[in-house]
This record gives sequence, structure tokens and C-alpha cells, in this order.
Amino acid sequence: CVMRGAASRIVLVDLDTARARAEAEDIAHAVPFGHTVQVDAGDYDDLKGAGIVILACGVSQQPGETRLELLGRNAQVFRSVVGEVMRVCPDAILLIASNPVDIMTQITRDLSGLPASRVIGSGTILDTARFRWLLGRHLGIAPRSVHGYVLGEHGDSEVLAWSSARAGSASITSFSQQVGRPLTTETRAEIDTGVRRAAYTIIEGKGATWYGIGAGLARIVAAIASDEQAVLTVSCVSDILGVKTVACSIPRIVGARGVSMELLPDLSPDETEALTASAQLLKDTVTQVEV
Ligand SMILES: NC(=O)C1=CN([C@@H]2O[C@H](COP(=O)(O)OP(=O)(O)OC[C@H]3O[C@@H](n4cnc5c(N)ncnc54)[C@H](O)[C@@H]3O)[C@@H](O)[C@H]2O)C=CC1
Ligand SMILES: CC(=O)C(=O)O
Repeated sequence: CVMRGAASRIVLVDLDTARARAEAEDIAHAVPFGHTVQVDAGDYDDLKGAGIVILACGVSQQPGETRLELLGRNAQVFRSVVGEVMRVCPDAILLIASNPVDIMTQITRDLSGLPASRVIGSGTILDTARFRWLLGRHLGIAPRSVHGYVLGEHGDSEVLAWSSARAGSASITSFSQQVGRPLTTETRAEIDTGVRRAAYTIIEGKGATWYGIGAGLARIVAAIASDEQAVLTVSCVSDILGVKTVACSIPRIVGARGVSMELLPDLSPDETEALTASAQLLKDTVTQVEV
């Protein structure tokens, strides 16, 4: 957020106050190289007046652990944190990053009582970035020129929407043939694994993922702060392909009021089936959690 000037003030609140102070100071040292943002550590009362509150607290995956395995512990953390946040800033938009992010988004919606449009999970914004990066690298073009989405759960059941992916204005299949870099079954499988298993690989190597999610959250904050009406794959409670009241990702329009609309991309029958299964998995999991 500091590097893209997405906020005027950032307050870090953490149970570990020494860590919050240290992180705030470290981030503040980037301000002269980025944008003029006031960065401090604080407590809940210092969040008064915040337009957006990012919830990234709780536990993270250990090597080999799935995101869904974090649910019990992070649901417990959110029961106390969401109440405190609502006490001091009931009008903020809540942006959820903690995993399993779709379920934490749905739990936060229930705990806060806010309209679904104002409780946004980072969802598959990061998986979509990974997909665009890998496709761009294969095709030899900038990831920004690749338009393709990852849908459903931010997790093992996510769906890479190959059939609607485009490079510039061409389908990726046509583009890949035109540039002589075909997307063979093997290449598609490698890209699928690169997206779906990215977090596992990075956590194996360095314990956590930081930069991709940081950039993705800052992208969402910027869209809200500037009322951009950007199309982003974020998570939000809605009905997906017949699965009622479930948080998972499809492309949604994001601006100052949060999520204003959602769009289902054109999908193949296999992708439709996989997205329905992903939404159903999340729905089945969330119904086991007591809020
Ligand atoms: N949605 C996504 O794409 C991503 C999600 N994550 C998730 O974000 C979460 C945080 O990840 P990391 O920052 O790597 O973990 P971390 O362990 O470094 O930080 C979590 C922080 O939460 C704090 N905390 C714990 N309980 C708290 C409470 N009751 N009140 C206030 N603070 C509390 C801890 O003191 C700690 O500083 C994890 O659930 C992780 O899985 C991480 C990367 C990407
Ligand atoms: C940790 C996580 O959810 C990710 O990097 O995708």
C-alpha cells in the first residue's frame, strides 16, 4: 500500500505489539522511496475512521498443511477480532486475507452483520496473478496483457478458467499458435500445478508467502480507495451456480462501496462442473463451523 500510494494512513494492530511496532517501523522506512503514507502500530481504538480494515491475523500453514486445516484456529481468532473491529469502525469495508480465506470471509460476514458487498476476501486474486504470470512467461508477453481468471476456492479445489483466457484480444490457444509456443496438455498441466501448488512450494522454501498477497491486497485497496470499478477475482458471499450463500471467487466489480456486481465468465462444461464442486465443498465446510 505504501509503494503504490493506496492509503494515506496505515495502522498495524497485532496481539504481538512488539512485532506490530517493528513491522510498522520497517515499512515506514520504505515511505521515502514510495508514497507519503503515515504508518504506525496501534490498538483497536486507533482504527477509528478507517475506510478499510484488512484482517490478516491468526495462524498460517506449516509445510504440507492445507488451508482448510487452519479453520478451527482462525475462526476462534476472528470471533474476538471482528467484534473489536466493528466496535471501532462499523462503517469500514472489511478485507479478509487469513486462511482458509473464503470461509473466513463468510464467517466475518456473519459475525459483523455487514452487507456481503462490504466483506471482501482476497480470494483467488493471488491465484489469478500466478496464472497470468505463468501464462505470460510461457507466451513471452507481459502478464498484464494476459486476461484469465482462477475461480472458486482459494485452495486445492480452485478452477483455472482456461476456456475464457485471452492474450491481448486473442484466445490463448490462438495466440499460442500464432507465436509458436503451443499450450500442450503437458504445458497446461505444468501451469495448473504451478498455480495450485504455489503456496505449498513457497512455504516449503521460506515458511510463508508475502509479496504476492501484499501486492494483491494493495490492488484491492486501491480499487476501493479510488472507486475504480475494477474487475477482480475476489471472494464474497453470494449464490454460485445453484450453491446458495457461499463465499468463493468469481470476477467481481470493486469500488468505493465494495463489491457492486459479479460476472460469470464463459466456461466449458468441465469448468462449470469444477466450479460448482468447489463452491459446494466450501459450503459443506462452512456449515460445520459454529459462528
Ligand atoms: N489469502 C491469501 O492469499 C494468503 C493468506 N495468508 C494467510 O494470512 C494469515 C497470516 O499469515 P502470515 O502473516 O504469514 O502469518 P504470521 O503468523 O506471520 O502472522 C499472523 C499474525 O497474527 C497475529 N495474531 C494472532 N492472533 C491474533 C489475535 N487474536 N489478534 C490480533 N493478532 C493476532 C499474530 O500475532 C501474528 O503476528 C494466515 O492465515 C495465512 O494463511 C497468507 C498469504 C496469502
Ligand atoms: C498462503 C496462501 O494462501 C498463498 O500464498 O496462496
